[in-house]
Amino acid sequence: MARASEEWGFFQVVNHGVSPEILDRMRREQVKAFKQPFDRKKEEDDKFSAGTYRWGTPTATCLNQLAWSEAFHIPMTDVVSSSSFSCSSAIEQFATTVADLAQKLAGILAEKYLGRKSTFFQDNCAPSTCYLRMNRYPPCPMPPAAAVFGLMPHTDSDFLTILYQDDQVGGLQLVKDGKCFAVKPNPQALIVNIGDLFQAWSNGVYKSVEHRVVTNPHVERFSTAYFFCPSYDTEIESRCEPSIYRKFSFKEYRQQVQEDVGKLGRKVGLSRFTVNAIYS
Ligand SMILES: O=C(O)CCC(=O)C(=O)O
Ligand SMILES: [Fe+2]
Repeated sequence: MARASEEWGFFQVVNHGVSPEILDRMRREQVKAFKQPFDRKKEEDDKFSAGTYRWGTPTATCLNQLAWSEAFHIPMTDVVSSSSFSCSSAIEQFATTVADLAQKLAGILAEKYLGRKSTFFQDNCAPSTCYLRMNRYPPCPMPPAAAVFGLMPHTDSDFLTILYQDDQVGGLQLVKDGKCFAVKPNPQALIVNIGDLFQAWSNGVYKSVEHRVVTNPHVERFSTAYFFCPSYDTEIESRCEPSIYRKFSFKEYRQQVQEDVGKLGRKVGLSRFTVNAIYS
């Protein structure tokens, strides 16, 4: 796992402890949630923090900046404290089980990196500080020449992501050394990828690798991502000398990403936080 996180920033886990029943129930609930009329989906925003239901890319100024997908982006605090559809027991049960798995995986990777056990993730990442994102990628009628993505190339702004992708329809690709690699569906496996925060915390040892989703002209695709995140005031630092990144809080990181997306139309990410940052 540690080697894959260093070389690829991605790996798959089987025998992960999330039962097929939990995965099936969650996915059925997800399909149902997206089948609702558009207005009902928009209403979810009133129940949760604003921005829960998203479609396309609000900041896009041309077609090839538009993500051909819709999503419910749910802060787990809402799941813990609310009783609306998105917090149905199926989704809650999925989130709870995956939270345990994320904590376990982060602990193993931390221990491998530090050479000793660490309570950092138990101390700073609670289920309530994590996020769940349900994605739906409708069939896309655009010709390949239009270069429309289901999800634009990006890295995740968390410690790690656990992804339950569609067990039939592929589309996820990771980008390594300028080449694209398709992550084939495996119904038994969950996909894990390293996010920006783990890259900073491990001083660049574990890699937050760019990934994207390509469209499919004929069939829709679903995926569910669990983002393992710390509380806002958690300080991220590698405690390594020399350190590639300066110390920053998760709040600072989120705000910088939002500011860049607003001003530049894209996330700059970790390169903003290097000790000798080239961006001002
Ligand atoms: O749908 C997928 O396979 C990937 C989703 C993803 O990368 C994300 O939600 O950040
Ligand atoms: Fe992602």
